[in-house]
Amino acid sequence: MTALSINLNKIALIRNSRDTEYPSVVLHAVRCITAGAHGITVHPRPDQRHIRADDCYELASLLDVEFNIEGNPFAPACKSDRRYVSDYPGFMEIIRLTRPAQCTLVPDTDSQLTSDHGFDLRKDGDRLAPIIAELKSLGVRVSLFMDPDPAQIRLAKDIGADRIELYTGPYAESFGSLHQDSVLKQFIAASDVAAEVGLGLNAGHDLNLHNLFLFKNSVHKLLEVSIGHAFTVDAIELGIDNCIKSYLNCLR
Ligand SMILES: CC(=O)[C@@H](O)[C@H](O)COP(=O)(O)O
Ligand SMILES: NCC(=O)COP(=O)(O)O
Repeated sequence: MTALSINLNKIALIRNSRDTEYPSVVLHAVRCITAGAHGITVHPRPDQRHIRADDCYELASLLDVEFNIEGNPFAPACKSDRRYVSDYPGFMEIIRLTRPAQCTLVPDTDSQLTSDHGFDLRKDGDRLAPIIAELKSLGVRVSLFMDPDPAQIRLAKDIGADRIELYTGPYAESFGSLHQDSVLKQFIAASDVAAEVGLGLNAGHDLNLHNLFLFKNSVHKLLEVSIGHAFTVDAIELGIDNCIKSYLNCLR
């Protein structure tokens, strides 16, 4: 079965809109896990717009399920602009301090609205290789956020990644359109290359209750999906328990 990892970014975004601890990111994680989620994902960005370094430290000390921390490994330290909120120590320092089960490296710049592309390993492969080596020496599984480009996926294997996470934004955008099948074919081909070279396959971004079942049942051996934005919105209407069950049903 494909593991469902719930991304907590949007809960943190709501929390950060007031000087308060409500909603609690940790309590939301516990509710999702109790309802059946297999893992938790967070994406601490340097501006700490949603997930903060403090959230990562707290979750790392409490979680007894797979913890996946996503981010740009080159993201530098950044001062906090909020009282009682720790500074952002740099992405790699967060990983060194928390040692999550998995780290998903994402090529986001600090000012991006959201993640919207995978790595170009022809450009970044040489400087990623030692980072991947350090993460693996810390016992952290390494996944790279990638577009469905077979040549790039082969490079991911060459520089030591354990898995790739296919950036599914373009698939979600095409879903229900005339382009759906041709776009999905690109992801299927990419999943076949990942399997061929021995990379585990994860996927994420804009997956939802409408597009998840087809994607999961089309690509080759999908190990994990991480879902946050659509899940958070759906949970407002369905409630967390029913929402987790609905997403798990799409993964059976
Ligand atoms: C890498 C990815 O697609 C998502 O995990 C990312 O965390 C989305 O970031 P925002 O929640 O900041 O849009
Ligand atoms: N890696 C994808 C993720 O964690 C959540 O993406 P989204 O569901 O918020 O688009």
